[in-house]
Amino acid sequence: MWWPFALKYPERQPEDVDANEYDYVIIGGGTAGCALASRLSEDPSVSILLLERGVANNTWISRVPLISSNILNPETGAVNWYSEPMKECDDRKSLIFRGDVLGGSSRVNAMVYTRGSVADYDIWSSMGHPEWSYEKVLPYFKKAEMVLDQSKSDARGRSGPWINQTIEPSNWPFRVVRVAKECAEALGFHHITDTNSTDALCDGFATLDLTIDQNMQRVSTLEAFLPRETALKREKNLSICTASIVSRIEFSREKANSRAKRVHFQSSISKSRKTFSVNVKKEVIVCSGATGSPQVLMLSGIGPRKHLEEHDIDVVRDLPGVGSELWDHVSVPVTWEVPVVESVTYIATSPLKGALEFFKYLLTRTGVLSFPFQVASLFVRSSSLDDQTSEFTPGIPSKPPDPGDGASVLRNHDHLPDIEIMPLATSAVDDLEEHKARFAKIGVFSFLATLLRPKSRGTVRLRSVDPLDRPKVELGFMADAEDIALARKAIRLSLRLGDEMKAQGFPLIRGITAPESTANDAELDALIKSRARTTYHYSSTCRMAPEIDPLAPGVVDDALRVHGIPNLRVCDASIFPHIISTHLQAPVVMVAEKCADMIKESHATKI
Ligand SMILES: Cc1cc2nc3c(=O)[nH]c(=O)nc-3n(C[C@H](O)[C@H](O)[C@H](O)COP(=O)(O)OP(=O)(O)OC[C@H]3O[C@@H](n4cnc5c(N)ncnc54)[C@H](O)[C@@H]3O)c2cc1C
Repeated sequence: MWWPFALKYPERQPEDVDANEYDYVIIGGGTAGCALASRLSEDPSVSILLLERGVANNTWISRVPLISSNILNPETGAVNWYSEPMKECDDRKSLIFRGDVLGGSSRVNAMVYTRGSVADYDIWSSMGHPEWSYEKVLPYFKKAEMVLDQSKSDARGRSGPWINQTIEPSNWPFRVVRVAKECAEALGFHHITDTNSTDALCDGFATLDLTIDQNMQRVSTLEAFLPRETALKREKNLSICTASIVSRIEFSREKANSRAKRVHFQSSISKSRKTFSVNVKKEVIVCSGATGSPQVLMLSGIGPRKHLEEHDIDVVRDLPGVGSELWDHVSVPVTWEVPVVESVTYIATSPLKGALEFFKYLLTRTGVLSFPFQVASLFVRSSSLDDQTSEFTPGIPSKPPDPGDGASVLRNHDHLPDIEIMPLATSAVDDLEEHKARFAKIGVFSFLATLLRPKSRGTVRLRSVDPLDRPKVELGFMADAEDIALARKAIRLSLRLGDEMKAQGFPLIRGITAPESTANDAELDALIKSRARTTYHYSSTCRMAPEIDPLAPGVVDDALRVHGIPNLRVCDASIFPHIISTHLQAPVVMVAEKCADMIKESHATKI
């Protein structure tokens, strides 16, 4: 049905489910939560409650790629709040973004579908998680996805619910990205046609897979795993309760362990602070994302003792790892002014052009609205770049090791990109006021120079005991000097690309954040400190690791169970033991698929 006449999604309200009992209660109906709820509810004999802070809002317009990726528009379900001042970055605050809507961040993200490489998961395995090696996780990637291009490798899935496709360079909406590709090739980079094949090169300019269907509509995990028809069909055993924010999980004490027995929640939209609760028969699974899951755990008495006591929360389990290892891909926008027509500004500033693009999309499913902000990216190992000039000279073969060949951590690290340069026909600065004041009316193009394996870490901590209060996020960016050195290399590479674009005649009119390519280290460091920002790839705040771990204390075991609480699991980006060297939504869904199988297995559920 066409917007605005969308058929109603079967959402329940808190009062509809109050005092009920469920086998499984899932907290957070985001990227992971929707996939998990879908898989668990395949068995009609189990009862599931999915509690989501946001609403469904699944209108036609919410699936138009460019419109749904506009996170500055709150109608999309995107929410934001400021991080704590970034000590190493001029005490600035970066904007934290998340999708608080059914489908979570997969409803508002840039739709890039990348799994990460063989080495990413072999690192997880070599960190003591053999069940999470590439070989072991590959079946779950395949199970979830449906790649539209049948010519892609056997490592790709063809019959899963989550559709993705690549868009050929000739169809990319902005010429500037095609020019960037040609310039990367001129600098010696190969073109990667499938970043998700097992043998994808580590260094190269990639045409990205995007979670877009045949009709050029966004496919979030809501549409993929819990479309309206499925939700209606399973209404008897799956209750999807939206606008419901979980305030805490209640536990009973059993011998040395605690057990989750009840979940308390309240409406996230009503002024009333009335609380509701449901009883848990089997398990609670927290899927509230890397900023939300530690918040839910800490509100429930699981986290660093001292921090919980500061907030007068009774300690159920002292787990110092909760919220303690926030890992994100820090990035620096290298931005130029370009002619308006070369940038997304051209539809934002002209109502006529905007209307024409809208009708073009409506009638032919082509034009700028059919794409998200990103369609391609350059992935690079910094070891392939000259220390002073960032000139590209491939050293170690770019082909990754075969899966499961027992490669050491060192070798795995050698086969991972640690820099990504995202070409974006927009400003990419995260200061909204500056964006409105300086960039809303001019054409802008950016290389978002991103560190894929930064050393610096941050934290997520409670602001208060009110679940509606956004948690305090310390990003910790650039605390480690190695990150600054890596950022310099990434910026210098972006500037080399810029020089090549100018040499090929592309009008990069003037640098906005981009300095001259002759800039010295001190000038680059000033740029890094004044511009470093989040890439929204929050992870690792409830790491899969032993409670006492040489790297940092863990929160969940290899079956994603919270240490000491056998019927409480965490399943989302927060469990990553090590951040993946690419975008995170595909790995998150892999985690949800694997978690569903582990839960089914441990309760011997019929599939
Ligand atoms: C703007 C943006 C662009 C991005 N672009 C890309 C991209 O192009 N490709 C890519 O791979 N990755 C991208 N990412 C990252 C990726 O989308 C996320 O890493 C991934 O979706 C996170 O999934 P999750 O399940 O861990 O959390 P989420 O999808 O964020 O889900 C968490 C859910 O929990 C709910 N919740 C939180 N607290 C509570 C509570 N107390 N009670 C009830 N519900 C609660 C939230 O409302 C939300 O729905 C992007 C992220 C953002 C924000």
